[in-house]
Amino acid sequence: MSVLQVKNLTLGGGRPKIAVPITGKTVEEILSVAKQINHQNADLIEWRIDFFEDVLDKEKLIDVAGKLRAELADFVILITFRTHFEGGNMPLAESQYFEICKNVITEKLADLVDLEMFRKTSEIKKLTQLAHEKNVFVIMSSHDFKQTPAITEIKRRFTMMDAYGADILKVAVMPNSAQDVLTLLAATNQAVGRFDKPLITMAMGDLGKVTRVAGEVFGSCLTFGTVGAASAPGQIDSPTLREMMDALKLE
Ligand SMILES: O=C1C[C@@](O)(C(=O)O)C[C@@H](O)[C@@H]1O
Repeated sequence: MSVLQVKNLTLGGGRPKIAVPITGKTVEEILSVAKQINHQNADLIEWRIDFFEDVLDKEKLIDVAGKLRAELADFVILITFRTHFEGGNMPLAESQYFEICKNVITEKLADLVDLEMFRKTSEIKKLTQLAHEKNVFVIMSSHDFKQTPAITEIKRRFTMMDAYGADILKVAVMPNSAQDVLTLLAATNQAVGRFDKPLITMAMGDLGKVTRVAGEVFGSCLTFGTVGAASAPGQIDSPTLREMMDALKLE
C-alpha cells in the first residue's frame, strides 16, 4: 500500500490508523469530546463541521478550529463537511458547501480536508488544487447510504478520484448482504495494487463492521472509531477497535 506522511502520522501500510469523529453542535460539546481524546484512543481527529451549528459563520468556524488545534496540538486534524446528499447532517446548497470548504482550505483550519467526488467536478478540481497550494491534503470521498455499487463502479470511482488529484481515495458503502461486504473488500484489495495512493474503505451498518477492523488485510489505511457519538452506522468504539485490530494484526 502506498504511504502518505501527514506531519507525524503515516497513512498506508501496516495497521490502519483510527480516526475519531467529533460531531458536537456547540463549541462546548465539541471541546468536551476533544478533551476525552488521547493517543490511546485516536491517531487522527475528524471534525464533522456539518454538525456544528455555526458552520456558516466563517469567524466562528476559525475560532473553534483554533480552539480544537490548541486542545489537540499534536494530532493530525481532518475537517469534513459531509453533505446531505451523502448522509450528512445539514442540508445546504452546493455553492455553500464549496464556500465552506474554501474557507477551511484558505484559512488552513486542518491538515486534511474531505472533498466529495460527486459534487460539481470543476469546483472539486479547483478546491483540490487550492488545497495543494496551501499544503492541505485531500481525502476525496464517495458514500452510498442505501446500497453497494458493483465492483467495477467502485474501481471507477477510485480512478476518478485519482484523476482529480486526490491524495487519499475513499469509498463508503451500505451493504445489504454478505456478498456486498465481499464486493467492497474485493474492490479494495484489487485497487491497492493499482493506485499509488492510500485508500480508505468501509461498509457501514452491522453487516459492514468486519470491514472496519480488517483494513490491514485488505488495504484500507484508516478506520473511524467513536469516543462519544458515532458519525455513521456501524462504527465501533475506539478502544474496542484498537483491541480488535491488535488481535488481527499481521506479523
Ligand atoms: O466518510 C466518513 C466515514 C464514515 O462515514 C464511516 O462510515 O465511518 C464516517 C464519517 O464521519 C466520515 O467522514
